[in-house]
Amino acid sequence: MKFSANLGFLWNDRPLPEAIRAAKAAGFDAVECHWPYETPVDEVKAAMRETGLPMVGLNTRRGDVGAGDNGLSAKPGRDVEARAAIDEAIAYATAIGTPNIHVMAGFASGAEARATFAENLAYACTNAAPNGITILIEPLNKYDAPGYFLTTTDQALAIIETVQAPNLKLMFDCYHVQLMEGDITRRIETLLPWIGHFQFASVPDRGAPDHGEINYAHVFEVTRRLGYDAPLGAEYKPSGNTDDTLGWLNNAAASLPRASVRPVRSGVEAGRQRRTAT
Ligand SMILES: O=C(O)C(=O)[C@@H](O)CO
Ligand SMILES: [Mg+2]
Repeated sequence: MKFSANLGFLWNDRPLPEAIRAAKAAGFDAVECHWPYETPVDEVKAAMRETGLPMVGLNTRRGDVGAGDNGLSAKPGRDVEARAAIDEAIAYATAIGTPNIHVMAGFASGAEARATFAENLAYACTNAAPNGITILIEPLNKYDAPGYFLTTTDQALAIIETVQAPNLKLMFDCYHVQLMEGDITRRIETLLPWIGHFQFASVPDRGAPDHGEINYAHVFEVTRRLGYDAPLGAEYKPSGNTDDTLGWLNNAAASLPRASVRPVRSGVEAGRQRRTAT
């Protein structure tokens, strides 16, 4: 089992290159981020090269956040900006070798929004495919993002069916799925062929995955049993210092088959020595 640190939330008090180094020191296998665009590509690449950690995902820009935007691609009349955000994400992802881009839908509803989203996703998939990039769509929950266009995995699957692009996949964020639909185990089993990336956090407080209503030891084991071997994305809001919230990571390492686990100690040092292999 491998884990990716989502640097939108973990170590987000540090510049992105420093956050990548912190994730390496803690024992993560990969990193992902939300919006890296203010950080020069060369600085991110240097940290990735130094640590050996891949950046497995990033998001398209949200638009005018001050004016309330949370993505653009399902918003009728905003296609020019939406496609500029998609182009920018593809260029950045290509430069640093990132395989997944989450195209953010935004606040919208209705048939016109759906058609707009499908068209912009088709554009994104066509332009991302030559660079080997997968486009992800992510249902968000109605409490954190009221009015967001995409809220359920059923809705996401229907859109994937409409667009018919082999590089369009579902971002299965267990936190959002639990809040909107539940039935996590069965959904993972059923939806696996369409899932491009997993994310997780405790429910309902979006903290470390060591408390709350989801038993993540079980969820991680489900993904492992199904043969999913890409990194699972830790996208939670640490209660304080990120390094102090990583007990779950060491516990996950400890539950792996003995032959693949190095001895673990507590804290950051344990994270550094966490594993030799998956
Ligand atoms: O909120 C989430 O969950 C995400 O994965 C973000 O990237 C989208 O806002
Ligand atoms: Mg997420």
